[in-house]
Amino acid sequence: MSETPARTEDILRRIGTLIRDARKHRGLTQTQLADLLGTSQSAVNRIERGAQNLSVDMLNRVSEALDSEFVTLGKPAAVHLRVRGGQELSGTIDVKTSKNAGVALLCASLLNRGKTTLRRVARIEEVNRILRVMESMGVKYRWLEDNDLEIVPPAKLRLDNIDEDAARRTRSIIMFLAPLLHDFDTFGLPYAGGCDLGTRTVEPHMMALRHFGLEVKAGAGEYHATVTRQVPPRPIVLIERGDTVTENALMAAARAGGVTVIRNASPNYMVQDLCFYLQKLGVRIDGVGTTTLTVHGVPRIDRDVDYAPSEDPIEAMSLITAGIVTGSSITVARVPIEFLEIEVALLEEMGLDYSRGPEYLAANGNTRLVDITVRPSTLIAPIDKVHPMPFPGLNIDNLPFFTLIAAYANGSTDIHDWVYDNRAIYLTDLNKLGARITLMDPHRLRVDGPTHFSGAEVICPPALRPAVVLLLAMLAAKGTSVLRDINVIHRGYEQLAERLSLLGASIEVFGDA
Ligand SMILES: CC(=O)N[C@H]1[C@@H](OP(=O)(O)OP(=O)(O)OC[C@H]2O[C@@H](n3ccc(=O)[nH]c3=O)[C@H](O)[C@@H]2O)O[C@H](CO)[C@@H](O)[C@@H]1O
Ligand SMILES: C=C(OP(=O)(O)O)C(=O)O
Repeated sequence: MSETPARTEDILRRIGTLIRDARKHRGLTQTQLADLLGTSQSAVNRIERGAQNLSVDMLNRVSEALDSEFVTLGKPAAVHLRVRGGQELSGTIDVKTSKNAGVALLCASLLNRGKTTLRRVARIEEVNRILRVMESMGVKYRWLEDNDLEIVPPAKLRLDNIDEDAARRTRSIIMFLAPLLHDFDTFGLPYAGGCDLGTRTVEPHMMALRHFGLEVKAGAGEYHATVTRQVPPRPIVLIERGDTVTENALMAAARAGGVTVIRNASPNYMVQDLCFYLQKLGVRIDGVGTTTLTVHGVPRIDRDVDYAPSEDPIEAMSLITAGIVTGSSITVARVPIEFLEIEVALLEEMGLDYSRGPEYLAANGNTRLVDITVRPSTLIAPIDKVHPMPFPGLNIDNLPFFTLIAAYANGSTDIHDWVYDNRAIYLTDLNKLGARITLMDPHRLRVDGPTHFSGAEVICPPALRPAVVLLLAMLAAKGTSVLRDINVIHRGYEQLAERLSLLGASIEVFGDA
């Protein structure tokens, strides 16, 4: 069927806006994108305004240049879920190890010439993407029993054949900068990608690593780095207390030939796991779990080490939420409570009936775990707004789960996501299932509960946590729902649908016929 001219114009304008956003997300100017496409800046300008007819060939080239899911034509086969909601869940489910420690540890293994064995690594797409990039750099890896992962780096990493497709699908590639600065005087690295949560700056990384002599220029879809190695002459102060920027600074300091002090460091869970791993590599780090880290660098590291990252507080929150919104009694085992203290305290204030068992240590020997049993509860909206903070605040990645819990609770809740430009917007998809969520502005939501969720068909937004929140709402919904194209969930969760089914959820995984 041919489109009417007005409809075509509208589509071109929408595609143009998507292209402009994706270009800015990659930090490219119109001229740089034009160079990549072999066209002129004025043509890119017209495309972005929707004033240029687009051939399939041009669309394909733009997709490749920007690696944008929005305009990619040949996507991997889509997987969908059919959820029969309203089932009560029961039983016990174990929390798996975290995505965010997993990716940090993979990057950090590049600091070591010896063999790294990581225990019970989450078998998720984000890990696979980093592994694919590492393999293309000459790293050998193999999965052992129980998701243990053995990593053996080559004598010298190779950068001539890097898997750009895998690299551009993850933001964590940015954490290759620090390991590489120790071994190369100049190098190129593809731009970081990942979920579409709006603009996410890489400037704090550049500022932190400049202290170690790394200069990075962005161009043609790649970072171009030059290195004049140095030990920071004075304490370095991070301008943001970000998790991956702290990890990059730690990895740069770990092999600097002297002592580095990092201030305004994130003390969050994945940073702590990275510190414990680096300590096993022989790097002394004082102040783990605080915002000032003192790192005694070791210029060459060649040790066979074994490390077991801790459990994922975000997965723990996801599973607790599943119990709450389905009105079920379930036990979530191996909850890293020290990284979920505020979340649990807030739920308690909202009226959650729950109990926690005695504390025990994670396999890393440091992180405190508990088993939490949630029981059916009548929840009341909190009086004050719910907002995240860098650790030890309410975790930024747990805020989406509070949006769903607020929709389940009685009363009106304000949710303030000051962090991400896009994530709150995706959460309004819950309205398709009957929630009453008002977007006050891109960072603030008003949620009016309680909600009697009802089944609907929804396409996964291009963001991990909002996608999972939709799945959990579908478990609570009366009737049957379909969640389309769930690949984004595989980026951060291992077999989530299958594991929820073991608790009694009715979820069918299906593909396109
Ligand atoms: C692989 C990994 O570990 N990913 C986590 C990490 O990403 P990552 O460390 O990459 O997070 P970013 O650096 O992108 O920070 C997220 C956003 O918060 C802003 N910001 C952050 C800290 C701060 O003190 N001030 C500030 O404004 C940043 O500008 C950015 O817009 O931290 C995020 C925030 O906890 C989490 O959502 C991600 O799951
Ligand atoms: C935003 C997230 O992670 P990443 O930094 O991998 O995009 C997340 O885990 O929700």
